[in-house]
Amino acid sequence: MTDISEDVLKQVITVRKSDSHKGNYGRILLIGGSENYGGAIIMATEAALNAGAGLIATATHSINLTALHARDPEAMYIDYRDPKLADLIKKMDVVVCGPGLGMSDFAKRILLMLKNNTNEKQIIVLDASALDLIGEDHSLLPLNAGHIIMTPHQMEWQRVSQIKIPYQTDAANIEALASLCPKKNITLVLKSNHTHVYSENGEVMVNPLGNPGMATGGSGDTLSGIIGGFCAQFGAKFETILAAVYIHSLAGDIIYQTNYVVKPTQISKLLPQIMKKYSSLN
Ligand SMILES: NC(=O)C1=CN([C@@H]2O[C@H](COP(=O)(O)OP(=O)(O)OC[C@H]3O[C@@H](n4cnc5c(N)ncnc54)[C@H](OP(=O)(O)O)[C@@H]3O)[C@@H](O)[C@H]2O)[C@@H](O)CC1
Ligand SMILES: Nc1ncnc2c1ncn2[C@@H]1O[C@H](COP(=O)(O)OP(=O)(O)O)[C@@H](O)[C@H]1O
Ligand SMILES: [Mg+2]
Repeated sequence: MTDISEDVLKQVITVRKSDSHKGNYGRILLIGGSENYGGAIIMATEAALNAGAGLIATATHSINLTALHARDPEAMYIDYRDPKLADLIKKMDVVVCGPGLGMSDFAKRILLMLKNNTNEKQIIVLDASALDLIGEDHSLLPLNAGHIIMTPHQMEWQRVSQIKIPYQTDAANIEALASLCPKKNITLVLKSNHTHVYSENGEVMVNPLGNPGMATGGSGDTLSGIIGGFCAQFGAKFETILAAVYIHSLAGDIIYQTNYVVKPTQISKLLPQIMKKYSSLN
């Protein structure tokens, strides 16, 4: 078990090439935000945008459209009830599914649609309600994806793995991960005050940063968007995921120096500045 170090940011975040275009930085779709949880998918979208994803689409309940575009007009929108969502999923490099999705039968159908339209080139980030639905039915895991990243907090991981919170040791978590995903194309980001990240090969890295100011609804939704945005640009290497976890808490710590509470949207706002700094250090 080793701490994630600052070096991973220098390694992962590179200077952009002059002759690049938005297609070079990945197409990402974020799915979630039922009637009462629109904020979750908007925060995830804003995080993916500020983390640098090239093209962003958000599939959510239509009630969230005005709020989404008022905050982030850069994101395209599709009603998550639109049957064309299946085709859109197929075109994406990265799909983040779950923030604010809820636990309805409709949400279950969305996960099934995701599973049925995912291919081996794609990276799927599963968070929040998506994980709770998978906890109820493991067959909803999109195992044909190129890479799956699960980002549960401890209770969500308990629901998925059946390992109760006090018994979530590294050894137990690695065993549960292998049995969930025998192809081993999976990374587990187990969130807590010191998030542990588990690679497909059983490597464990611990996030040394973060603070209790981040204990605010939406911090995890923001992390899922950052992970998605980083994977869209830099690929789903283990280091990319570590860099996303690290920068989320680094931003949180910078804000916490002068603020009692860290609003998740402030984390997103700070990302481009931090990324600029580290891009010139590699
Ligand atoms: N603005 C919005 O739209 C927002 C929408 N959101 C959306 O809401 C949906 C439900 O997600 P959720 O995370 O709020 O609820 P749930 O999964 O029941 O977890 C809470 C339970 O777990 C327990 N717990 C134990 N350890 C824990 C730990 N380390 N970290 C956290 N919890 C821990 C905790 O224990 P207790 O509080 O009793 O100590 C409690 O019993 C989901 O779709 C999400 O995206 C939110 O993102 C907020 C902003
Ligand atoms: N006390 C804390 N110290 C460090 N990080 C924290 C603390 N509390 C919460 N966080 C971070 O905030 C995020 C919370 O995720 P989650 O519970 O999924 O939030 P939400 O679903 O409300 O968006 C995680 O990344 C976690 O590591
Ligand atoms: Mg969450």
